[in-house]
Parts: sequence; C-alpha cells; structure tokens
Amino acid sequence: MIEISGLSKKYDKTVALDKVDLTIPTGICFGLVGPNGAGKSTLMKILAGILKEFDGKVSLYDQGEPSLGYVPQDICLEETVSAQANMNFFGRVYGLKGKELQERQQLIFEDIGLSERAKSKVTTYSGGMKRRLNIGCALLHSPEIVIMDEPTVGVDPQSRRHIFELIRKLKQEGKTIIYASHYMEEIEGLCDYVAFIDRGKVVEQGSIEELLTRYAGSGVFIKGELPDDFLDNEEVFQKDGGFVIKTEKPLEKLAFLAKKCEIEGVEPNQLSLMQPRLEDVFFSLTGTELRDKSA
Ligand SMILES: Nc1ncnc2c1ncn2[C@@H]1O[C@H](COP(=O)(O)OP(=O)(O)OP(=O)(O)O)[C@@H](O)[C@H]1O
Repeated sequence: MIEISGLSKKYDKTVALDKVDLTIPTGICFGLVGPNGAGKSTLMKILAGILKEFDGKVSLYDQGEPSLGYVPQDICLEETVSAQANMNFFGRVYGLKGKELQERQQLIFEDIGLSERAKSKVTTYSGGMKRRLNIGCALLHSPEIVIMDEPTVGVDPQSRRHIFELIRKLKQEGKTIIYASHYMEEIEGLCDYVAFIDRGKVVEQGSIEELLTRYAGSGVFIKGELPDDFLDNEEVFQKDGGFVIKTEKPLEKLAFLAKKCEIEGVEPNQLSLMQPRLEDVFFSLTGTELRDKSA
C-alpha cells in the first residue's frame, strides 16, 4: 500500500498539489483523474522519485528504492535507431543484460504487439507504436509498481486496445498500476479505484463502484423543449443540453415522466434511463465538466 499524506508542491508561486492525502492499495489499477493542470503529472513525478522537493509524506521510499516503472506523458525514445536498440538501452539502465535482457525483451515485444517491428527504426513507427514501445521500455525489469501518465493521448484505436490489454495483464500479474487520464471511460473500464484531482486537491477517492453509488446515483435523462415548470419538484442537474432527474427508482420516474409528457402534450427529443457515470461523479463534486466537449 502506498500512503501519501499532506503532500504539497509549489512551482514558484503556482500551487500544483495542495495537502494531498491518498491511499493506493497494492495490486490494483488506481486512476488519477482531473482536468489539465490539476496536478496529476506532478503527483506522478513525485511518486516516480523524479521530483524530490515537496512537503508532506510519501511512504513509497520508506524502505529504499521501490521496484517501479514510469511512463512519462511525453514519449522518450531515440528515434534514429531500432526499437530493439531502445529496449537494450533501457534494459541496461535497469541492470539487465545477456540472456535475461533478451528474454524480457522478447516477452515485452509480444505484450506490446510489436515483435515483428522490433528491428525497425523508431522513425518508421506511428505515434501509437512509439507510445507502446515507450510503455514496454518501462516494463523491462518487471516492476511491481507501474506509473503511467496519460498513455493514450493522441493514440490510434489499435494501439489503445494494445495498451488496455497490457494493463489488464499487468493487473492479473498483481502489479500496482497508477494511471492518470482525463478520459473517464478509460478509467471506468480499467481502474478499480480512483482519485479525483482538481486544482491540486484530491476532491474524492475510493473504489469506482462505491463512488458511483454514492455520488452519481441513478436517474432519468430528459432533453427537449419543456415548459418552465415541468421539472419543478424534481431534483435535477443540467447535462449535455438536457436535464438529469435524480431518483432512487429510475424506472418508476421514467414511467411517471412519460405519462406527464403525454398529459401535458410535451414531446421531448429524449427521455431515457441514465447509467451512473464517473463523469457525473466528477461533476457533482466539482461543478465542472472534466473535458471540454469540443476538444
Ligand atoms: N515545471 C513547472 N514549472 C512551473 N509550473 C509547473 C511546472 N510543472 C507543472 N506546473 C504547473 O503546475 C500545475 C499542475 O501541473 P501538472 O502538469 O502537474 O498537471 P496535470 O494534471 O498533469 O495536467 P496535464 O494533464 O495538463 O499534464 C499547473 O498549473 C502547471 O502549469
């Protein structure tokens, strides 16, 4: 388990992290979610041991250097040489050599789906392939903790699938994965636990299931031209140009609203059950959407 308490980090006057408390259980995929500039990368760099000046406590380094792999946000490879040459370099950095290095490399190339391109120069790789190779380089020494900073930004769907499969495999092997993203659907699909970070603060953390139950609840979505008083007496919030009506009994509420529409002659464009989503949890905690929908 990684315990983080009272962690603060400033860059001159910019507060990147503000008294962050976080518990990351062992052997799970832990998502860090937050908008651009929230402080995710700073937190990851501190966990990876890159940033050493901060206030507060991080238990990760209590017993010396942890077994850790770090995939930074920006791809870090030597592109004028082959993928294999890059792997060799990183392998040596991690103290691997000879047969062990060759065997690990072979396995990793399989895991990232690039075995057939191992000898190609990295300049011939697509962005997604470079990203997969960069992830592979961080896994050569079979680390117990893997830190990945937005590994799917700008990545094609095929490479994304490879990355997700790889993460699922790492989970099965019992590794602890710390995964930053601002794609909620990725976090929902991959992670067991999540922490929401906004302006340097952890606004909530817990298992995804627990947070969905606690904050998103269930509801009914309605969109279209509605009379001003149509949703009076309901607990609602705005979403995607419509309204979510929060309720413990969504089916009953749906039937009630359908009947109400019929009686009042209202014809909404959409009236449907709403699945609780992490996006809604974030909205309910911070009052802001995570992503600019036009981005
Ligand atoms: N080296 C630096 N010098 C000065 N300010 C920095 C530096 N690195 C980050 N910051 C600032 O610290 C804050 C947190 O940045 P950080 O990169 O940790 O956020 P993030 O959640 O990872 O965002 P993104 O998704 O855009 O990478 C931001 O206001 C950022 O501008």
